[in-house]
Amino acid sequence: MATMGAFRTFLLSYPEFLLAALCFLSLAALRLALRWRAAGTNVPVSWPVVGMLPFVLTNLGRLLDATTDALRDSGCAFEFRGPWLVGGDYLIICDPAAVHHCLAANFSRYDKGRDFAEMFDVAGDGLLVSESALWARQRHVVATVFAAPAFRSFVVSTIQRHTAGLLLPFLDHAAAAGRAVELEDVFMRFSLDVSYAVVFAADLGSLSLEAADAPYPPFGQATRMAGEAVMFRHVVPARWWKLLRWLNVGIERRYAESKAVLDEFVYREIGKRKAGNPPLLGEGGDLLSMYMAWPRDPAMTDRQRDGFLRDAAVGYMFAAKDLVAAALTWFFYMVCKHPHVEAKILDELKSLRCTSTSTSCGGGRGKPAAAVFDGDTLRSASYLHAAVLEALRLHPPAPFEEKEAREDDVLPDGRTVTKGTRILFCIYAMGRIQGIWGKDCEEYRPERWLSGSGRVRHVPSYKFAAFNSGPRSCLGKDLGLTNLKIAAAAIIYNFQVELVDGHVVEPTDSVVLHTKNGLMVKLAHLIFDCARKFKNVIQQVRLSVQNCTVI
Ligand code: HEM
Repeated sequence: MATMGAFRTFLLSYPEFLLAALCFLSLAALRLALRWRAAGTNVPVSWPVVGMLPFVLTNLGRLLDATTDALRDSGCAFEFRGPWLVGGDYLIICDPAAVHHCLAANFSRYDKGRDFAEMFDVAGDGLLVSESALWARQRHVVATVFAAPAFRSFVVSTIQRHTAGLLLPFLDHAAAAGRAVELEDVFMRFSLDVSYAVVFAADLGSLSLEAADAPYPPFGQATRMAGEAVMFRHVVPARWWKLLRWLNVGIERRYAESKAVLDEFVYREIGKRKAGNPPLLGEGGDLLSMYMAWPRDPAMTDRQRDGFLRDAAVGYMFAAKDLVAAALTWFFYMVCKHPHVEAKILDELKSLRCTSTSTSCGGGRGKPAAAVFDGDTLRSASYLHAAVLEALRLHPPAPFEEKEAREDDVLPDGRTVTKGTRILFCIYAMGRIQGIWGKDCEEYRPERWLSGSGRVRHVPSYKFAAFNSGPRSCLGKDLGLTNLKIAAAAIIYNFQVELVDGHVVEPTDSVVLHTKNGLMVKLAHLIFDCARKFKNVIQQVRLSVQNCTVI
């Protein structure tokens, strides 16, 4: 306090010092700006005091694309400087060699960073936030549960049941009413319902016709709110959100309330199971039952054991729910923009065996039932698989991966990394760099994933990192892809999906690649055979119009 007072008196007594300092800073800023403009580069300038904050502010709403431009101009790596004293310095990278080096080859030298577990504290001590030995133990448990045939078949049958019983009827209703649908919201509800059923063996029904116009159920609202708060903690300085948390106001208060809702709910479910109430669905294949059947660590108290079950349940919801919904949203955006891809997927699906659902889709009596494909059948749908991977390449649902160096290191490009350096791997940019994917990297072209014999090519995860790379890569990749394909195939086979005219679809600045304004589409029923043939004709006409050159 005394120092501040003396400093103020000094400045007031010698205003010329203040003036000189301001002149110096302005000239330095001007010099940097001129240098930047002359270089014609998108790499942000680090200004005195505010660092690269102006880059962030001037690119709000398009931060991913601005970062991609900067990475292109900087040769796949640049140092981002936050404002002085606030922190927020990062090394931002999109180089596959660095991804391989940090996430796989030298995995033990990098962790999620000092603040990660605290920012994501809704996940408790679970797999998503744990490190070192605790992480390795949990990874082993989760990998074993995910590989169990009972769990896998419960997950796949749950996806199929929800596709047939909720997703298709909901879209059917919207198509019959001729109203536009916001598909991202539909996928968020669908994904919430599927994840909830997988974890608790019970139906939430947030996509049921009755519930669709109603607000999310409290559990869904709580997971959504918690997701938003975790994102908020990622984008504002740590001191700011910690202050709000301490004051228990604003988004931090809502976050605390959401955590209480989730806790109450999950502990009630655990209590019911412990009291011997059987799960409603499945035969012990749900996540909670699988974990409860896991041999108990004798050193664990009852309370610790319940905490472990709680973290596993909540962790699953966060790992699976939003990423699957975001992936479906961007897949349909790509398919709507590329009707020839949709036509090829349809052709492929026509050659496969589908199952009719009891739900009439197409407007009632006399109309055929809706068709769904099961996970096994879709294994042979290589083009659909390629189209899904291609959408994930351009629109990875988790656009960034964050790490912190635990010790000094040297990256493959010779850059030195000191202990404590925070690194952001921009997975979104990786799909858009010519040096990685070729000149047509920004085109949506599923064919790039197919070999001459029509099989899906293997691409190493350090080049295609949508599911992360190395020992910490996604444990639900297979189930996630199956989920995407079952839902996508059912929609494409039963409906014509078209973007609403003039609706702009852009990504948000967020830790999950959601859209800014949703994905507004119009749906029309397809009745297999005649309507489908008619649809193909329309697509052919659309294609020829697109390819037509005006002379
Ligand atoms: C399109 C869908 C999905 C995408 C793009 C995706 C992507 C990812 C990514 C990028 C990570 C790394 C997160 C990090 O450490 O920072 C991850 C981890 C994980 N994912 Fe997925 N995921 C998807 C679906 C799923 C599903 C459906 C499940 C569950 C069945 C799942 C389970 C997990 C688990 C358990 C981890 C933690 C692995 C660990 O920390 O060791 N994911 N996923």
